[in-house]
Amino acid sequence: MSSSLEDLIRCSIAVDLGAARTRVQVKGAGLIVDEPSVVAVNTSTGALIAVGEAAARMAGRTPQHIRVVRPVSGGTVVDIDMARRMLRALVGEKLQGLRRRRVLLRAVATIPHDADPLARRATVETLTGVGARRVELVDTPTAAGIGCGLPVERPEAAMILVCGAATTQVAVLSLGSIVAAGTVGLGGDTIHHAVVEYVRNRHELLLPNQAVRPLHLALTGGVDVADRAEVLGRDVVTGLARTVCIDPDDVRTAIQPPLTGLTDTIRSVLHRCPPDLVADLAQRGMVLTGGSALLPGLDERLRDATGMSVHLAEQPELSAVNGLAAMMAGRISPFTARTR
Ligand SMILES: Nc1ncnc2c1ncn2[C@@H]1O[C@H](COP(=O)(O)OP(=O)(O)OP(=O)(O)O)[C@@H](O)[C@H]1O
Repeated sequence: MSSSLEDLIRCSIAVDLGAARTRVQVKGAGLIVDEPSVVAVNTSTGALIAVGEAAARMAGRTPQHIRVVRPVSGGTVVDIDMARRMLRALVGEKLQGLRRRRVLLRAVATIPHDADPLARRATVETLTGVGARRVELVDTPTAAGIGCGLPVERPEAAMILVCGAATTQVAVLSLGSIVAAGTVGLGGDTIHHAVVEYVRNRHELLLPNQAVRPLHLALTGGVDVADRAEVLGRDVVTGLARTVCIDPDDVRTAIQPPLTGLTDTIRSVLHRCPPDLVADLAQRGMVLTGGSALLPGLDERLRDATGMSVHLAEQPELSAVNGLAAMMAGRISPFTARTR
């Protein structure tokens, strides 16, 4: 499936269905949804109990009859029915307003650059299930590149990293298309699991979900952070609550393996680029987008590992949906965007 810029301008709703968060922009109304991609359902009746923030707060704290579901994984819909129910609950009323104005609902959505036909179809079916008559798909790196103001339509190289929840997409764009790209299993969730695993193996302690992120932020947030952080968890053996002190260096060691995978992927993407584009990139460096781009120290580590300049996009978590909105609004010059 391919979409032209004209097709994109006809869209009235832009959807970035992410593993961590769902973001929706409506033409003329701006960002109307920015909520966790989470649904809580009653397993006995099948009824929807909560979506978004409310459902995310229930995760890890539910009784047996409530199941908390994440219908999107790695940027692709893995549970179409739940994704539809979630989107309907999040945007249903707002879309009814458009329908009342007899706006023919055309939607544009992001899709990972390496999504297979089934994954694309799942996104299309999710959106048609909530009332879209036609769905255009744009690969996430292109959308994020446009969203953070990169001149992706020009014959110049732009390197973009989309740092999501479980994966990071690395892409070099030129003339509106992806020249070379790769994906690595690194994101906020990977870092989360690395920290949990480390504390479990080293201190025999299971950390509650809510403790991981503050611990990681506190210990890697600043170059000068030398203090140890105290965390409360459940002892793996006794099952009782216990507190331990964690060293910042230990957290850095725990998150090193996934970060090494990222630099390897950047190198392999550069390897597949023509030398002219690599020369452009040596001057311009790369831009980090996606929520995990906010991981403290990520830009610095990438600078050290690649020797390239690294820029953090403004509001990196919104780059992709903002890029879709820019396309809908016709705010980019015509180019042959690689859309699927
Ligand atoms: N301030 C922050 N510091 C560190 N990590 C952050 C911050 N804000 C968000 N994150 C991480 O960013 C990730 C979510 O990013 P984003 O919203 O771009 O993902 P997504 O688009 O839903 O995921 P995907 O692209 O994998 O489908 C989460 O793992 C979250 O922990």
